[in-house]
Amino acid sequence: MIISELHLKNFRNYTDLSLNFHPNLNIFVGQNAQGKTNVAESIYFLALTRSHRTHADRELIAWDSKEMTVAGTIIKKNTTVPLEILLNTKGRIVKANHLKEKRLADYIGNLNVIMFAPEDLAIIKGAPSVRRRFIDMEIGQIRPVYLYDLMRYHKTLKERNAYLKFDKTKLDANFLDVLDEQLVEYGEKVISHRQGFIDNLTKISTDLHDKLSQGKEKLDIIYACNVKQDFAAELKSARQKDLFRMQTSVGPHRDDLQFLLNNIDVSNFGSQGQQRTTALSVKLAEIDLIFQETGDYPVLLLDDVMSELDNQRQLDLLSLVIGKTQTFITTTTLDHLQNLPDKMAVFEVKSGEILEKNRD
Ligand SMILES: Nc1ncnc2c1ncn2[C@@H]1O[C@H](COP(=O)(O)OP(=O)(O)OP(=O)(O)O)[C@@H](O)[C@H]1O
Repeated sequence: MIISELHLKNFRNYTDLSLNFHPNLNIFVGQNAQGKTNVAESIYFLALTRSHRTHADRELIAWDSKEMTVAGTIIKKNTTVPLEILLNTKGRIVKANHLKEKRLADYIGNLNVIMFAPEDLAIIKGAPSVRRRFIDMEIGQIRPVYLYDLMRYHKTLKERNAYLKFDKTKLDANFLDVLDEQLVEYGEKVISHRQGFIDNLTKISTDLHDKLSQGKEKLDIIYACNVKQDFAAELKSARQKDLFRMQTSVGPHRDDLQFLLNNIDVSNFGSQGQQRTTALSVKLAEIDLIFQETGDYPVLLLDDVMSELDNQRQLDLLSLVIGKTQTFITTTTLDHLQNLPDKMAVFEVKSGEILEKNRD
């Protein structure tokens, strides 16, 4: 799939911007703080209705405005899909094919994106919540029903946690049983989606990592599921502890991922280079995974990452993606970019204005 057009109104430092993209490669070049990442972020936002770098939606609206719009045209399998998101202080309105979608789960998946950004290292080094967010965003793109199950799980979890804080003398054990049943029902679905996703991701990323490390490193991804075997039984035996601590101690909201290189935990013992290559293998694997699951390649956003890769890694990365996925690169200079294809467009970014420099 490709994104052919993008329109931004009051998105960060863009008052009114319209761009036509090249189907192969688009490079955004400019000095620091001009708005390069903002463009990549707007494409990510159009796909997932969330930013990759902030939870605070308000930050996305231009400082002197109360609302913003991101719109774009997606071309996939010879069909054209217009997408639009309007965001203001009351919330967001999302539209696909000019029709409002009530549920985000029905909207997400229209445009699939994979973003490579400096923040990716946090998937390896950061807190478990970063890895859960990564899993959730990625499965959500491929299987919208996952977002639905996840939302119901979190809603029930919130209710259960609130009930655990109630006056213990008035506690109704039967009511807690009902909440537990629901939590187990949705939780088991979440776990099964995650297990399937991680199994597939592991298969592809292990192969890729083998190539990227010239056969020197074997990458394994372990799903550290918080539920060991039987969610219902584990929840039951944790009940007294949960009542005492007033929060739910068992369930997929405590899941994590572990990355092993030659059986050694990369987060704790890997070098910075190994952590970076692991993140690269995992992200690259997602491209093929999305293709396997949806029959279409996602759009690739490489935000500020090329300068961190040596020539060989740049070559590996570009040779794996160019011609296969529509790619967007942001960079402060074209000088260090090696092995660029002939067919591409270059855009110059300066203080919230974008000028197309050349296109082949
Ligand atoms: N809500 C907003 N309203 C207006 N301007 C904003 C808003 N949010 C960020 N900006 C401006 O956007 C610019 C930053 O843009 P961006 O993060 O895209 O930089 P960049 O070109 O990618 O730079 P770098 O190379 O340093 O990553 C800054 O000038 C910042 O002041």
